[in-house]
Amino acid sequence: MESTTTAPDITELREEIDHLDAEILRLIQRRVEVSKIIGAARMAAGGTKIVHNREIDVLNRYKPLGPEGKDLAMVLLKMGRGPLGR
Ligand SMILES: O=C(O)C(=O)C[C@]1(C(=O)O)C=C[C@@H](O)C=C1
Repeated sequence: MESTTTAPDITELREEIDHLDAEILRLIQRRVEVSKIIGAARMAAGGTKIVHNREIDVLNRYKPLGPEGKDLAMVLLKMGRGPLGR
């Protein structure tokens, strides 16, 4: 029996990646914006810069991506609330 695997269309797949990256970028920018709004409102009300249990929830959410998921979650959190310890 002859195998009839067709080569993937790299140009088409790259276009898909370009669209996905644009969408991911848009979503990250909005996430940062929302996180900053929440943080500013909480701190204006006398609250803390960090909400530990929410950060744990975010870290757990990205666990399906493995160790890099944790790194990604940490980067997202940092982009919203700024670095820890300041
Ligand atoms: O959920 C909040 O209260 C937020 O401030 C948002 C957020 C986040 O980016 O997910 C940021 C900082 C907090 O420590 C926890 C979560």
